[in-house]
Amino acid sequence: MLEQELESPYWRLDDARDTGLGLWQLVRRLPGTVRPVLGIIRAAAPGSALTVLFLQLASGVAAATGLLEAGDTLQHLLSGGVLAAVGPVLLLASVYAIKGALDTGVALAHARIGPAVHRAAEQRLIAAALAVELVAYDDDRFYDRLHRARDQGLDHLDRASDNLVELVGAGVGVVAAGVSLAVMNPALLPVLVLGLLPQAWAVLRSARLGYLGSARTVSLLRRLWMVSGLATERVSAAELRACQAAPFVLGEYRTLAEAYRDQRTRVAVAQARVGAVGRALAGVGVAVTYGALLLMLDAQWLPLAVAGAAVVAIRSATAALTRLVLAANQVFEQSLYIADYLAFLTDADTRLRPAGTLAAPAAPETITLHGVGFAYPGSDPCLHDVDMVIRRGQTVALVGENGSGKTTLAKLIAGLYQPSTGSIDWDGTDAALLSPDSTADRVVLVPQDAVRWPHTARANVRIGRHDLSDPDDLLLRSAASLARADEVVDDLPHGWDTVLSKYFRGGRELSGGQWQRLAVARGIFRDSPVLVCDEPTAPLDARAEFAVYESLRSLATGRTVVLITHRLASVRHADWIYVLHKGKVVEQGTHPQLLAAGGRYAELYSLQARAYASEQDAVVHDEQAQR
Ligand SMILES: Nc1ncnc2c1ncn2[C@@H]1O[C@H](COP(=O)(O)OP(=O)(O)OP(=O)(O)O)[C@@H](O)[C@H]1O
Repeated sequence: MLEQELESPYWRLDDARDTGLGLWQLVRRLPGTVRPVLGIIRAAAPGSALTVLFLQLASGVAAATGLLEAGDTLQHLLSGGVLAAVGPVLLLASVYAIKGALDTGVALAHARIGPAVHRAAEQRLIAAALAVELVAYDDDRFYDRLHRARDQGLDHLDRASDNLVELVGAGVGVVAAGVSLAVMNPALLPVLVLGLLPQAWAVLRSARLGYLGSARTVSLLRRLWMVSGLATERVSAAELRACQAAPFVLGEYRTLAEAYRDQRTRVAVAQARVGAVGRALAGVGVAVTYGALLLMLDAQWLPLAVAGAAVVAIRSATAALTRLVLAANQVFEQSLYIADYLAFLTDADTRLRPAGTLAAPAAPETITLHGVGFAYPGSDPCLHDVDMVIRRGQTVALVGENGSGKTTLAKLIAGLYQPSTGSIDWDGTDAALLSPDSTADRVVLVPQDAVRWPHTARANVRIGRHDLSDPDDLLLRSAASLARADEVVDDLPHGWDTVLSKYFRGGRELSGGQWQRLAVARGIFRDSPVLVCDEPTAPLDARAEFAVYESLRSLATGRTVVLITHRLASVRHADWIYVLHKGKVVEQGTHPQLLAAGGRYAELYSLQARAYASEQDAVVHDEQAQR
C-alpha cells in the first residue's frame, strides 16, 4: 500500500533517477557530481577555495618530504647510530611542524567556505523564487522542487562543500604517499596498488550501497518531514486537535517511519556484510604487501631503512584512501539533494515573469478584456471567453457561486496571471507588452486570504509602499482609520510597534477580522489607481464592513475598483455587475437591470434577501412570544 502511494505521481514527480548504477559508473559520475558544487564554491568563496587548494597541495608536498625524510632518518640510525640520526630527526620534526601549520591554514580557510556557500546558494534560491511568475506556484511540480531545494538542497550543498575539501585533502594524501614510494623505489608503486585494491573495492561497494539506499528513501524521507511538520507546526495545531486527527497523523508517521527504518537497516546490514568481506580482503592485501616487501628485502632490491619507510607510507596511503572514499560516498549521497537544488534553479529560469518593457499608464482610463480564457497548470480551463470593460471612476462587481472563476479573473485583471487565450488591454495597449513592475505599481490587491506578515502593525500596513516617506504617520493613520484598523492598533500593548506574530517572544496574535482590517488599511495606504478587492470584508463585523464599504465608495472617485463579494447587498451600488458561472460571464448589468432580468443574479439576491427576511420574522415572532 505504502509502496504504491510512494510511486504515485505526487510523491515521485520527477524522481526517475537511475538507481541501477554499477560501481564503475558511480566512479565515473564523480566529476559530474562534483562540478556544480565546485561552481558554487568558486562563486561564493573563491579566495578561501584557492587558499585551501594551495595549502593542501603544499601540505601534500610536506607529507611526501616527511615520508622520504623518514627513510633517510632510518638509514642514518641503522648505519651511524643515534647520534648520526639527530640531525635527520630534527629535519623530520621541522617538516612535520610545517605540515601542521599548513593543515591549520587549511582548516582556517575551510571554515569560511561552508557558510559562504550556504549564504550564496540560499540567496540564489530566494531570488529565483521571487522572480518567477505567480502561476508557477499553482504548478505542483514547481512547488515540490522549490521545497526540496529549500529544505534539503541547501543543507547538503553546505555539507558537500566540506566533503569536497576532505576529498581533495585525502586525494593529495594518497598521491603524496604514492609519489614518495615511487621515489624510494618505483617497484613499490604496484605493491601499494595491490595492497589498496581490496580495500578500495570494499569501501566503494559500501558507498554504492549507501548511495542507492538514500536514492530510494528520498521521497519517503520527504514525506516523513511533511508529516512531522503537520504534527509540530502552529498552523495545523488547532485543527488537528479539533477534528481529532492526531491518531491519523501518528499512524501515518509510524507507517512511514517504519518503512524508513527498515530501508536504512537493510542498507546498514548489507554495508556491514561488505565491510566484513572488505576487512578479510584488506587482510589479504596487507599480507600481499608485506610479503612483497619481504621478497624485495630478501632479493636485496630494497635496503632495510627504505622498507621501514615504505611501511609507514603504505599505512598513510591506506588511511588517506579510506578518508577519500568516505568523502566521495558523502558527496554522492549529497549529490541527490544538490540535484534537486539545481533542478529548481533551472526550472525557475524557465518561469520568469514576462518581460514587457512599456510603462503602464499612470491611471488607466479603461481596462478591456477580449475573449479571455485561463487554465491553471495541469488543469482544465476555468475561464472561457470573457469580455469585459472596466472604466476609471467606476466600481465593477464580480459575483457568482464558489469556483465560478472570480478570484482567478481578479488576478488576471491585476496582471498577476497572463491569459491563456485572448488578451487584456490597458488603454488600448496589450498588458503583455507592459513591464510587470509598472503594472503592479498601478494595482492594489486586497485578497481573500491576506498575508499575516510576522512584523509590527506598522510594517503590516506600510509593506505595500514600504519606501514611502510618512514621517508623522499621517498617511498610515488615515488609511487605518478608513479601514477601522486604528481601533485594533489602539488596543495593542505597543501600538503600531507591536509585533504581530506568536513566533516571537512577546508577539501578539489578532483575530481573523482584525487581521483583515489591517489588510484593507494596507490596500488603502498603497493608494494605487486600480483597486481589486476579493471578499475584502468576509471576516469583518457589521460595523467594520459598513465602514469599509463607505471608504471604498469614496476611494472609487478617480480610481478603478473591482469588487468581488458574495454579499449581494454590498454590490447594489456598483456601477456594473458581471455574473460568472463556470468560468463564463452569463449576465451583466446594473443591480436594477439584473433584478428585472430575473436570471441567476436575481435568484441569488432573492435567496439572500429571503434569508434575512426570515431571520427578521423570527426575531419579531420571538419578541411577540415574550410579550
Ligand atoms: N491554484 C489552482 N490550481 C488549479 N485550479 C484552481 C486553482 N485555484 C482555483 N482553481 C480552480 O479554478 C476554478 C475557479 O476558482 P476561483 O478561485 O477563481 O473561484 P471563485 O469564484 O473565486 O471561488 P470562491 O467564491 O469560492 O472564492 C475552480 O474550479 C477552482 O477549483
